[in-house]
Amino acid sequence: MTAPVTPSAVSDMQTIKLPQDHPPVKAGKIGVLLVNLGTPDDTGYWSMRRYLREFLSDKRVIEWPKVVWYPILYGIVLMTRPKKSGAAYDEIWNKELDESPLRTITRSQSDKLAAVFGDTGGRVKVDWAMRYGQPSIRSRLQALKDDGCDRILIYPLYPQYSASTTATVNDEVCKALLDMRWQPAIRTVPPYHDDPVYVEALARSLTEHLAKEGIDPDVVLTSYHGIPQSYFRKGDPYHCHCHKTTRLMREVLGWDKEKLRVTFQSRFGPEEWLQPYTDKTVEQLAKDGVKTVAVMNPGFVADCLETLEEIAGEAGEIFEENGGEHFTHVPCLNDSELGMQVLETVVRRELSGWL
Ligand SMILES: C=CC1=C(C)c2cc3[nH]c(cc4nc(cc5[nH]c(cc1n2)c(C)c5CCC(=O)O)C(CCC(=O)O)=C4C)c(C)c3C=C
Ligand SMILES: [Fe+2]
Ligand SMILES: [Fe+2]
Repeated sequence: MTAPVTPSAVSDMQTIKLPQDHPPVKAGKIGVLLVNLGTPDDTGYWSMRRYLREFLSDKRVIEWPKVVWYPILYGIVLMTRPKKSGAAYDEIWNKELDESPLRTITRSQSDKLAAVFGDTGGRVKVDWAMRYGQPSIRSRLQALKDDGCDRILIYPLYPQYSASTTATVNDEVCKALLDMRWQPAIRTVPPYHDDPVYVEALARSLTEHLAKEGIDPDVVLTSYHGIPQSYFRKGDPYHCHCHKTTRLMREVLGWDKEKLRVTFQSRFGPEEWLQPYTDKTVEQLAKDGVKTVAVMNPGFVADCLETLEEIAGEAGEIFEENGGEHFTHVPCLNDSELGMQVLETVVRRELSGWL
């Protein structure tokens, strides 16, 4: 009787003696690919333009018909936005490593997660990619496959699902698979906006931050990246996912709807986006006499342009210019202990049956 083939027996395939004319065979490992939104290579005009062109040509991001959108994209947006965005990135750029914070943090999350799986004897490989810019999903997927990963878990780093974020990552993975002879088995991480480990990490990071700053804010805004209202009306569940995260946070904190509110930031283009808008809310709160406000960004797994420049920078200025006194931005979970606990819990659950 032959022994059953176990995954570890399969990973020994590399050491099995193959006939001389047999191509090399590498298999038996499990890959985990963390994917965040994207990053320009530097803040100069051409890098910014390349990045924005790739990003804003994605039909999951801008759903307008190409005949309408492309003349605007090439005739206006790519003429003006690279300079403006480059200046904004300059404010937050990681000068030491010469890269964006999103890139620095995502790489660190990947390195720390790899260390957690260090006891698998190299069976679990963790890597990271960007949906737009470098390193690309295609290149890291191929690298994992070349390393012997025949099962790969794709982790779009978005707790709340949106077609404009989660789905476009999955699309890109599927496009890369089209060109592979020996495709790995693929799993994708589902939205985890209501996962207790995530909600509790958010609540703890908020209370720890407030204690450290020594403030008890009148109002805390959970500010999520917006999407156009038309996407929501077509059935994108993002709005409900955001509201559920904040509702669950309120339950953990024992706070009411007045104290912990939902707002949406980062509008782009002429359409109506999900409301209430973060900047308008911050302005109104200050005008209404609210003196202390905290803003956190539960939808962002890592700090980036949208949290550091738009919220910590601009929203804080708006609050203070309109009479507010204390504004604080709560950092994203990033590669903190709490943040890593969330990533590890989600990955271990989604690897069940494989590991
Ligand atoms: C119609 C346009 C956009 C949609 C829809 C959209 C959805 C969306 N985006 C994120 C997360 C991030 N977006 C970031 C930057 C960014 N987003 C848009 C437009 C849309 N986003 C633009 C034009 C930009 C670039 C801003 C600029 O360069 O001026 C980032 C930051 C990346 C970084 O490196 O810092 C993130 C993260 C989510 C979660 C989301 C929908 C749910
Ligand atoms: Fe965005
Ligand atoms: Fe909803």
